[in-house]
Amino acid sequence: MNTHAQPSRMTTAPTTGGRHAGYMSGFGNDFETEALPDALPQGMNSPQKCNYGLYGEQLSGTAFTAPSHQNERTWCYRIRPSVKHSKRYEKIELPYWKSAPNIDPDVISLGQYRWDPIPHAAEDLTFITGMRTMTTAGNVNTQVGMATHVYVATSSMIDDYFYCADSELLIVPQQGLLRICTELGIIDLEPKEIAIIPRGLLFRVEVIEGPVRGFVCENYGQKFELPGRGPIGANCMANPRDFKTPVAAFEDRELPSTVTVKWCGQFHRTEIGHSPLDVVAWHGNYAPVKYDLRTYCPVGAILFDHPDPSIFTVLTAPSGQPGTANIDFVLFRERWMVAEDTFRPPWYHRNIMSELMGNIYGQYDAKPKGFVPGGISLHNMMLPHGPDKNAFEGASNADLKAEKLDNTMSFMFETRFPQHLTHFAAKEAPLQDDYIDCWEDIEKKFDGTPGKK
Ligand SMILES: O=C(O)Cc1cc(O)ccc1O
Ligand SMILES: [Fe+2]
Repeated sequence: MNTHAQPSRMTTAPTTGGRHAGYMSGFGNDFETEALPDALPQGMNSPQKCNYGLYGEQLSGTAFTAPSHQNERTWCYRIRPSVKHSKRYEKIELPYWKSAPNIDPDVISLGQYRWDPIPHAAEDLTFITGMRTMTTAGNVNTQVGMATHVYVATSSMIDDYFYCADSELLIVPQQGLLRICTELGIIDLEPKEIAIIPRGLLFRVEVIEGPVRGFVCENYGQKFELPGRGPIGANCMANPRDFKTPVAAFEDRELPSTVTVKWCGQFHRTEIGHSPLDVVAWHGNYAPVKYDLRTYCPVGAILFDHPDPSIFTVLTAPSGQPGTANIDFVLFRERWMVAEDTFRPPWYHRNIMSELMGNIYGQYDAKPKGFVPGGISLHNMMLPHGPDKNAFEGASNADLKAEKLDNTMSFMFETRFPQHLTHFAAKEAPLQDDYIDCWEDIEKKFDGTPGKK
C-alpha cells in the first residue's frame, strides 16, 4: 500500500472471523500480530535481516530488570526505525496541558467543586490542542501522581503524531466517535468505552463523529492493572477477556509530518518525512487496549448497607504502598439496589484519597441534579461531601423495594495525592459557584428524643 493523505488508510491484518475482528482479547497478554504474512520473525527477535526489509525495534514499558510478572515490552517490525527524523526537537507551547507540580498561588484547591461540561471551542482543536487540564497531583519528574484533563475537539490529526513520555493515558469519551491510530493498531472508541495508550506509544486521533469531548487520566506512575478480587473470586468486576488490543496496522505514507512529544511536562516537536505508524508486525505485552464499560459486572450489597466504592474498581495503578493506589479508576454504572433498611446512596464521608468524578451519561444517585453528563466534580483530600439535601431526603424516605438504578454512568479518578486545580479549572472553566449550596438546607433533626426521624 502506498501514500495516502486521507485519514484512516491503514493496512490491517485480515480479520479473524471472530465477533471482535480487528482486536485481540485479554488484559496484559503476550500477543503476536502481523498485517502482512510472515512479517513477524519466528523463534527469535533480531534476525540478521527481517522479512520485507523491516527494521526490528524494542519498546520497553518497564525497566529491563522488572520482575517477570510485571515486565512489559513489545517487539516492533517497522518500515523505518523510529529514530529517523529530520530536525532536532524544538520546544512548543500547549498552554492548557499542565503537569504536576502546578500550584497556582491565585487558586484555592481546598473546596468542594463542580463544573458544567467544558464547552466546545469556536476554533478547530485536535485531541492534543484541545486538552484542558483540570487538576494535577504528585510530580511528573519523579513519576508519581497524575493529572486529569478534559479534551474538546473537532479536527483530526493528519500527518500530525504524538507521544507522551510522561505517562500512560486513560481516555474516557463522553461525546462523539474517535479513531485512535497507534503504532500497534487502530482503536475505535465511543462513549461507554475506555482506552489506555501506553507511555511512549506514538498515535494520532481522528474525529470520526464530532465534536468530541471526554476525560483523560494521565498516569505518571506505575501502569494500571486489574485489581485483585480477593474473596469475590475468579469472576466479575472487569474480566480480562473484555479488554481488546488492536491487531497490527500500518501506514506507508511519505508526506511532511510532525511528531510532538510530551516529556517532563514540556512539549517538543520534530519534523519527519513519513508516517511513524509504520509497524507492520509486532509481538509482546506492552500495547494499547480498549474496554467496554458495559461489560463491567458490578458486585454489591445484597442484604443491607452500602459498601466502600472500591467494589467498583475497574483498574488500579499501584503506588508502591500496598492497597493505597496512585490512582483507582472506579465505575458507578446501572445496577440493582436491594439493600434492606439501608440508606442506599453514598454516605456522607471524608476521605484521605482525593476524588475527581465525571458523568458519562444519566443521573448520579448522590446528586440527582447539577452533576450533568460531561460535568465534573472534585472532592479533595479530607474534604467532607455526600448526598445533597434532595438525595438525602429522597433516600431516607424511599420505599425500599428492589429498584433498578438505570440510566447512570459516572466514574471516579481517585488518587492518594491531593489534586491541585489549574488556572483553567478555577478561572476559565464553567465552575458552579453555588455547588456547596446543595448541602445548605440540610436540617437539624436531632431534638434529644430517641426514635428514628
Ligand atoms: O463521593 C462520591 O460520590 C463517590 C463515592 C461513592 C460511594 O458509593 C461511596 C463513596 C464515595 O466516595
Ligand atoms: Fe466520595
